[in-house]
Amino acid sequence: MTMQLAKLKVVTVTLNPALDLTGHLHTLTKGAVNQVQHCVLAPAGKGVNVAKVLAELGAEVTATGFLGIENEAAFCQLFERIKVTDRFIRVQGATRINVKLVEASSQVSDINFPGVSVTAAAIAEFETMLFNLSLDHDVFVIAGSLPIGVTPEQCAHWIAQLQQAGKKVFFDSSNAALTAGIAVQPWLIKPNDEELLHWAKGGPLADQSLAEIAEQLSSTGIANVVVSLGAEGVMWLNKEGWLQAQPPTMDVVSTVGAGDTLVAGMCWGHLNNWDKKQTLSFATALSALAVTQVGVGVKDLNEVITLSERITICE
Ligand SMILES: Nc1ncnc2c1ncn2[C@@H]1O[C@H](COP(=O)(O)OP(=O)(O)O)[C@@H](O)[C@H]1O
Ligand SMILES: O=P(O)(O)OC[C@H]1O[C@](O)(COP(=O)(O)O)[C@@H](O)[C@@H]1O
Repeated sequence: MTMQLAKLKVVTVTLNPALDLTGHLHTLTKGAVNQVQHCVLAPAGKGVNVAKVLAELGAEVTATGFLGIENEAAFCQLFERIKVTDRFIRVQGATRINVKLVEASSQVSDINFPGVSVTAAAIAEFETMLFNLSLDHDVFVIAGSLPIGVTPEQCAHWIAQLQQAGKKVFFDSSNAALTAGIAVQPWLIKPNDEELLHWAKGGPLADQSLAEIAEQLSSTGIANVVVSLGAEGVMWLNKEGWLQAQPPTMDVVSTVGAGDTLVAGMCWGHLNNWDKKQTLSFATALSALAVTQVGVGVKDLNEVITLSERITICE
């Protein structure tokens, strides 16, 4: 597998970043006092995680969104260390801390908090930033939930505007933001199985299989429907048809960030103009390795390439 050396530019948008506080404990007991054995606090959130992985792969990444001024230091240090251009709009307050409790069985409980409040003035500042970035970037990854003050319709409007300007938008969100985003047909969506079934619930596709729901979305104009299935791998539908990937059994440390790593891998394949099989095997391997660590990041590219050769791909 050849790696392209040219600088490949991408913008990641994290409207609601988070510091992830990951605690390891033997067993989590609801309603009881639980002792955490060891913990890590690290800057994260979906778009930030994608930015980190892409930057470590070699992309030229600009990150934007909203960041609370009270606890921005860890984010600033990360962006400086991984050479990501920081174009976050600063807002009053502290960026949320999301708690991830990992049990000895590898089961993870995610406690995701709402996030900062964003004012109309900050939103206007962000829109100007997004427009300026669109002047010299073609690929945008918009990922994660929305902070208080940003509506699903606003987020969908940004996707639509970028796409009308000829940009490729990778979109990974959930709940109302996912529903609004799907309606404007991003170039790529990456729900997990649960998010996709939740989206379909209550509507005309409620009784359909994942494949049927994805086929319906594809027929509405979403060029790439990528459904992640945890340990079962990935299914990807585009104009070339279906492709499925199955990773080998991994030693799971934490599954947090696996989805973001998959998005980053799909984006890296696109930036490098790889064919479908190469992109999917690389992205699947990258995300499978992500579960063997806490947080995201590419520890050893050779390991990713070796594992990508062990990914089972079928049509
Ligand atoms: N236990 C696992 N073993 C191997 N690969 C995994 C495992 N969990 C996740 N992955 C990889 O990470 C991808 C994203 O994980 P998934 O849990 O589906 O996403 P999300 O984090 O968005 O819920 C999967 O499609 C798969 O390639
Ligand atoms: O923006 P959301 O949907 O609240 O999710 C934020 C959380 O998702 C993560 O980005 C991890 O996402 P994935 O496990 O789906 O890759 C965490 O870092 C963060 O705490």
